[in-house]
Amino acid sequence: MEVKSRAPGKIILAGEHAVVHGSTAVAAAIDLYTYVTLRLPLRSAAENNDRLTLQLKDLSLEFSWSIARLKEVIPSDSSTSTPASCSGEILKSIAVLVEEQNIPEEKIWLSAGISTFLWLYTSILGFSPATVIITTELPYGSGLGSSAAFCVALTAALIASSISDKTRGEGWTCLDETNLELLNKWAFEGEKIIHGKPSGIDNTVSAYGNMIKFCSGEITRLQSNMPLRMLITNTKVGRNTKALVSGVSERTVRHPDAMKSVFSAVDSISKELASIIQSKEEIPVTEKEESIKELMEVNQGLLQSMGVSHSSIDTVIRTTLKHNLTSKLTGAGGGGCVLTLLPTGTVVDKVVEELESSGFQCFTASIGGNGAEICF
Ligand SMILES: Nc1ncnc2c1ncn2[C@@H]1O[C@H](COP(=O)(O)OP(=O)(O)O)[C@@H](O)[C@H]1O
Ligand SMILES: C[C@@](O)(CCOP(=O)(O)O)CC(=O)O
Ligand SMILES: [Mg+2]
Repeated sequence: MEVKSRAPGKIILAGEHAVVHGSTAVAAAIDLYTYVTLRLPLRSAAENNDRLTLQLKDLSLEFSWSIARLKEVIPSDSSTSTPASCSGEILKSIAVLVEEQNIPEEKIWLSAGISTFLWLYTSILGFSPATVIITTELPYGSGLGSSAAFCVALTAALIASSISDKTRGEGWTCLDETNLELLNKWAFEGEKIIHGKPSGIDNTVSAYGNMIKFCSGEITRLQSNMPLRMLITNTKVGRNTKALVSGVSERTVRHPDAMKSVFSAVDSISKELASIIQSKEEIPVTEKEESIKELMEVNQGLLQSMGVSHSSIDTVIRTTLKHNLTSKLTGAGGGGCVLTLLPTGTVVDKVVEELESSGFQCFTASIGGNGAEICF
């Protein structure tokens, strides 16, 4: 039996980091996906191939565990129909299984992803032998939500494998609301392993798609009433969301009052941004774009004050400003990707040329597309 799934990456238009501390944020799905193929052998064949294999196709890596070894290390009662957090104890046991795979040193950042894979797989499907093939169009660890797309796409395939009504040949289809909610909860548990303390915005926008306003787990789907074009620039500076998120938390412990004001300002920015995007009033687009530009500028200043910007991000901001364009980091920062608002009529050639001559990589992505989908 074979099931395929895909889940999109995202951009955060406003509110990253502050959203972890209860502020509002606005995010949109982009048309870059992580794809999962799940192959479950027939029961008779399963007896001869008693292994769980994970292939990361675009990295040319394969990891494989015998089912007996998984049973030896992971408690059998960890499989459950309700999403649950991976305890520190189980995570330690899973880490042993990951270590045994001898991940190449330069790819050691994959460990958290592979631990997450083992937790989600064994929790949802138990100890069934299978081959799981994953490919992604998203850059890893760059602020475009590769971790969430990975958790969402993987969970979508695992849940889809137990759907009894498998209509084949229909192409990509959405999951029903109940399964979508279940999927989002599991993906959040996966994100916890990778991020430490995620807000849940990344897995939610990857699962549901479109554009959302998100605050303390509450989701509002946004209907954009204006064209919104963003240039995405990847600084290619590697960073790790978990470390950046915990850095902001540490700063908050040291300066609770000051940081409370920062988070409150971000909350206002995200709410105002959401209302501009949705506004049905007869305001000229140029005026809306000017407001968004200013809000992005203020948001970037606040991200700077949280300590999550980077000199490479500053370079992108300075370069785009020369072309009268405004930018802010997106995702966890510390390098990674930067968003530049492209007001109606902007020609990007010159700015892209200048950014790419500094070694950055630029692309535009379609904003607000579908969320998780499955295919039989
Ligand atoms: N396709 C994938 N396969 C395995 N692990 C993945 C995959 N995509 C993401 N990950 C995990 O997520 C981590 C990156 O997540 P993170 O630091 O949150 O950055 P982002 O979500 O912005 O890409 C990687 O280091 C890896 O552990
Ligand atoms: C920094 C944060 O707001 C977004 C992280 O996004 P990413 O993993 O950098 O794509 C963290 C979160 O909301 O969980
Ligand atoms: Mg992430």
